[in-house]
Amino acid sequence: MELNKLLKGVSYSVLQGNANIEVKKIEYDSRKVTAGDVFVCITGFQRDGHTFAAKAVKSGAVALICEYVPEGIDKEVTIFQVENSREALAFMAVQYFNQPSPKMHVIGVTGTNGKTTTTYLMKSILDHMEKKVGVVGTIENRIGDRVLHTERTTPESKELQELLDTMVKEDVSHVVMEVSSHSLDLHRVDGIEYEIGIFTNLTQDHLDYHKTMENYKEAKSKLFERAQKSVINLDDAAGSFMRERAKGQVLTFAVENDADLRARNIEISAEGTEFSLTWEEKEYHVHLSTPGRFSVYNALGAIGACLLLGISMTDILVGLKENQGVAGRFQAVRSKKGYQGVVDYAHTPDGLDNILKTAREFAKGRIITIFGCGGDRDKTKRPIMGEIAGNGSDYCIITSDNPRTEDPLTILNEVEAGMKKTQCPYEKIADRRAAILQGTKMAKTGDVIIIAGKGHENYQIFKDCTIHFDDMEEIRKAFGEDCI
Ligand SMILES: CC(=O)N[C@H]1[C@@H](OP(=O)(O)OP(=O)(O)OC[C@H]2O[C@@H](n3ccc(=O)[nH]c3=O)[C@H](O)[C@@H]2O)O[C@H](CO)[C@@H](O)[C@@H]1O[C@H](C)C(=O)N[C@@H](C)C(=O)N[C@H](CCC(=O)O)C(=O)O
Ligand SMILES: Nc1ncnc2c1ncn2[C@@H]1O[C@H](COP(=O)(O)OP(=O)(O)OP(=O)(O)O)[C@@H](O)[C@H]1O
Ligand SMILES: N[C@H](CCC[C@H](N)C(=O)O)C(=O)O
Ligand SMILES: [Mg+2]
Repeated sequence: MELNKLLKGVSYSVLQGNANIEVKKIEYDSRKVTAGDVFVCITGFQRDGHTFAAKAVKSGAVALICEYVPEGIDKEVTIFQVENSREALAFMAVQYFNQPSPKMHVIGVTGTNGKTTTTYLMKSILDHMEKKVGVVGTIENRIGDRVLHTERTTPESKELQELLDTMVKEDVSHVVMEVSSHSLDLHRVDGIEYEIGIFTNLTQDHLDYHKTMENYKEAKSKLFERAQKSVINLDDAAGSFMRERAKGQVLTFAVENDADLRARNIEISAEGTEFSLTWEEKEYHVHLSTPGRFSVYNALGAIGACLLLGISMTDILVGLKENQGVAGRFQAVRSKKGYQGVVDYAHTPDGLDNILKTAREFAKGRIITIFGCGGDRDKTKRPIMGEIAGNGSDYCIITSDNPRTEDPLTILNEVEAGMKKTQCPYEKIADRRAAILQGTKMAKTGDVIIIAGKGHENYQIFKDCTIHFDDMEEIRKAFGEDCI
């Protein structure tokens, strides 16, 4: 493809070489460059891509996209200067992969918690409508029934556009996609035409990256500035802000406040959640297989988006009923001894608070919480989560999540600082397997053992290795022959 065609819509200046040059493919990692490629130099957080430009040229790059001129580049190599390379990369990828997003109905979901769950609720509804669905998110990417591994909630723009292009080629009609705040801030989703954007909520997370809640909110709001239509949670403190930013039609949902979709008569049990809803003067009854007040919000977001897609409320409710829950989101395992384990991905203060309150609504005995916090992530949430766990539990075991490059014991101590502010008895066991065994050993009839933070993850990341580790497997093993 011709380089200047790839750069359609991007402001640039040609510093040297031929602007009409043909390029084979786009790369932003010098290690992947082969003959005839254009190399995009990204100023990263760890490294500066411009310092790899000469290496990329050696590997065959014929053109460079840069924010400044890298040193030691041959006169024959074409160099384009742009203001922001990540932004340029996104728009180049849109062109290279033939502008896939407008060829499908793309629904983006953003918010601190509930993105994955909302996308799977939507998938269930769209499956019921016999649509071919594409999913982009934390657990996996999906093209219909085909599951593709993913490392990130929202991939880098080039991989994302390539994935959307494959979806078009494989006749996907609807894409439900998690849009992380990182991806909005780092231009990964630039150039994607969202038919609908859904806002779930905004609570503390990722302050290591965004630094302030204000920045975090700004990043999230970009989705609604771009989406043709928006579905917004008005019970969240940031809901009105997102509504103001929304450019097109807005459909609101709430439990506490007046909204287009308002849930009433909520009933929560260990088996699920029921509520009623009025739409176009008719009363509907909604059944969800996941317990919790937060599940009502996720369902309302999914219902709102499906209504905007033109699906009838009756079909939506049948589709929702078919959803059997989402891997690692409030997944229950029962023991013949009368207690149960719940594996949940709560890894934020609000997420943890919600599941503990939900468990309290149906627990007949104690709540024993086993959890930790990830390394190399927002450190300020550690004591907050410690305090929340202590206030919402009868016993806690502070353990390791993914320590990454950090010392596991240091993380445990930071969580403990918050726990100490509460009356809750607790212990610290760094080994997550031993912590789950200990929680099981002390459980009695009626108790609920909450294992939070890792949900669907089947690995644990340490400084020098990543091991296989799956909370569901571990709790089943710990229950042994008594596992139902
Ligand atoms: C904070 C963040 O998002 N960082 C992303 C960022 O990394 P970076 O800026 O540090 O990259 P870098 O290592 O400095 O490299 C700069 C450039 O040099 C290039 N390079 C590097 C080495 C080399 O030999 N040659 C070369 O060309 C790199 O390819 C890159 O283009 O750009 C990289 C390339 O796209 C991403 O892989 C990386 O994601 C990291 C791995 C990450 O962990 N991100 C997480 C925090 C994230 O994005 N999470 C969100 C939200 C999760 C949620 O709440 O659900 C997500 O969407 O997953
Ligand atoms: N609407 C909600 N409000 C608050 N907490 C929620 C909500 N939905 C889910 N949770 C909690 O957050 C956890 C993560 O849910 P989910 O995976 O759907 O969120 P996410 O936004 O995709 O997270 P991530 O940022 O990691 O991708 C759940 O396991 C549950 O504990
Ligand atoms: N998307 C979130 C997931 C956190 C999950 C938790 N298990 C951890 O590793 O901290 C993040 O990358 O911050
Ligand atoms: Mg997710």
